[in-house]
Amino acid sequence: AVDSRLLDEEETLADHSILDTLPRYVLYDVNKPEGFNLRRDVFIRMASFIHHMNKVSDYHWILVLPPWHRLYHWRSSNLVQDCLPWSLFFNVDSIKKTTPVVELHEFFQMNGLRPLDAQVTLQDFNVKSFEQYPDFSDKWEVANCKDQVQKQFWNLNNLTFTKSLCISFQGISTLLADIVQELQPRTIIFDHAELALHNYYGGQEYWMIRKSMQFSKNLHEIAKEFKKRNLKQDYLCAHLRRRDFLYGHPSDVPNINNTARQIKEKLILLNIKTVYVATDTSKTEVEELKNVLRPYQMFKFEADKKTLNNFLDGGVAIIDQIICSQANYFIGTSKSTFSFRIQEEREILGLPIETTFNSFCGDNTECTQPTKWRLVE
Ligand SMILES: C[C@@H]1O[C@H](OP(=O)(O)OP(=O)(O)OC[C@H]2O[C@@H](n3cnc4c(=O)[nH]c(N)nc43)[C@H](O)[C@@H]2O)[C@@H](O)[C@H](O)[C@@H]1O
Repeated sequence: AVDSRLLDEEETLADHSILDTLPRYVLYDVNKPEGFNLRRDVFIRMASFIHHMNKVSDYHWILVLPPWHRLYHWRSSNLVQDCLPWSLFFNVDSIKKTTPVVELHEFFQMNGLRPLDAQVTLQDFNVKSFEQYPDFSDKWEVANCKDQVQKQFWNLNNLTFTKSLCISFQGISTLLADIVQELQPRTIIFDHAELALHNYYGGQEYWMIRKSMQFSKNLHEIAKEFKKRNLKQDYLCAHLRRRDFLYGHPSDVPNINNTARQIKEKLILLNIKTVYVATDTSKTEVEELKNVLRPYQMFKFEADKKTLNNFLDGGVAIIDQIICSQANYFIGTSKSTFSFRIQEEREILGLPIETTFNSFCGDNTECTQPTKWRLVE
């Protein structure tokens, strides 16, 4: 009630005693090429920062969920995948139980079209020479902008800023509190938030926030229906990350025959007859894999037109993740954050670790298995 009264009566905004009772907002964005699952990790770091702000500051701080916008890996060119709210993919009520967050449209309702008080573009420190001993201490300083500063977030021309600066930054996300302390903004946006690191990766707070990031009920329902129809028995899930990984991480991606060989080896060992495949690869390779896996049965989720139109490429990827997180056994792709998030989900479900932390071995390379990031209560 106080919020809307203030928004209606512009002149009362000058009354600082009332302003001080209003919440303050942090917005953020991430380096453009980063994919969906690294962005989920950046959310945890920013949420942790908001928790910290609410401990150390006199104000109530709220994190604005950055809309999902034209991600590089969303390849369906016939779909408009701009400025999507988190509620399309996540159960935002569950997130709100742990962290004070609002969607961007809710922020606009509260803030109106006032310019944000500050835009801060984070950037790396310049490393002066390769011989210099690397300095890993937490630090930040206002600096000249190294790269072009983002003028228009999420293609919105109604998001403007009173002040804009670049800050060289090295450290954990709670260090952002020092910048806020210095600038004293009521609303602030951090660009390149991925440069702020975890406070304590894999710690208690990490898992508390991670657990709150439940997928939306609609997507769970679709995954459940698919399983009911097709996966009536035990199944192994294989996540095959291919496309850009074929040249980005060639030594981690086995060819199709080798992939099938590794899957079959496990199926025999576990006495399982069914494989579910989650992958970003072409239809041709999926068919090829299906053929070489015979006589084992292979399933893959294919979205019908309605599901794709409603939940888009991001929703289909999540359905794959849900089905894999519930499999009897999981093999992921080394270094893929898509696979990491599935492993976390399986930890949250309490599945045995030996069924979770497995990844494919590349062709002709030494192969190590993934680190076991165990859930901490
Ligand atoms: C090295 C880094 O790797 C990062 O990828 P990585 O961690 O696998 O994981 P993500 O960051 O999520 O990006 C991969 C994207 O590709 C699609 N994708 C990958 N695997 C599947 C799958 O099994 N099913 C479906 N439906 N979609 C899949 C999906 O849109 C997913 O978000 C890249 O995002 C970064 O740009 C960078 O290249």
